[in-house]
Amino acid sequence: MNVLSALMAVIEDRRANPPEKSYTTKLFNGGVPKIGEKIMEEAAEVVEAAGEEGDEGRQHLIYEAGDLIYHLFVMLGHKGIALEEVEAELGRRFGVSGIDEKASRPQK
Ligand SMILES: N=c1c2ncn([C@@H]3O[C@H](COP(=O)(O)OP(=O)(O)OP(=O)(O)O)[C@@H](O)[C@H]3O)c2ncn1[C@@H]1O[C@H](COP(=O)(O)O)[C@@H](O)[C@H]1O
Repeated sequence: MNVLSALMAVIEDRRANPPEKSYTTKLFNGGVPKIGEKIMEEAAEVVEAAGEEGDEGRQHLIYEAGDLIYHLFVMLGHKGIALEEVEAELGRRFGVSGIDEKASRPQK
């Protein structure tokens, strides 16, 4: 299991068995307005970090991207959407554009 799948599994477990002292539980309790507010906040921080130069800016962007992905996954978990459903949607787009064919074609 990769890290993204493992993170989603933890979030889904928090939804099924919510511990009191859990940040994810706090977000679930706030519903779409609270989770949405955090996504907007973290997205703005990603854009801000992307504008920063150098290695520090790069590390900051990676950190903020982690925060954004986590909060996006909490929204998916809250709505009962599995990561596989998003993967299927992205996979479908590869099929439509044919990008995957070119990317996976062996180089001669
Ligand atoms: N990946 C994350 C993760 N990324 C960010 N955060 C939390 O997101 C919050 C973002 O910081 P902010 O300052 O914006 O928010 P805040 O002031 O703490 O809280 P708000 O009142 O603004 O909501 C911090 O509290 C971080 O701890 C995360 N909290 C949890 N996870 C993962 O979720 C798992 C389960 O966490 P719990 O549900 O807390 O057990 C953890 O083991 C981690 O793997």
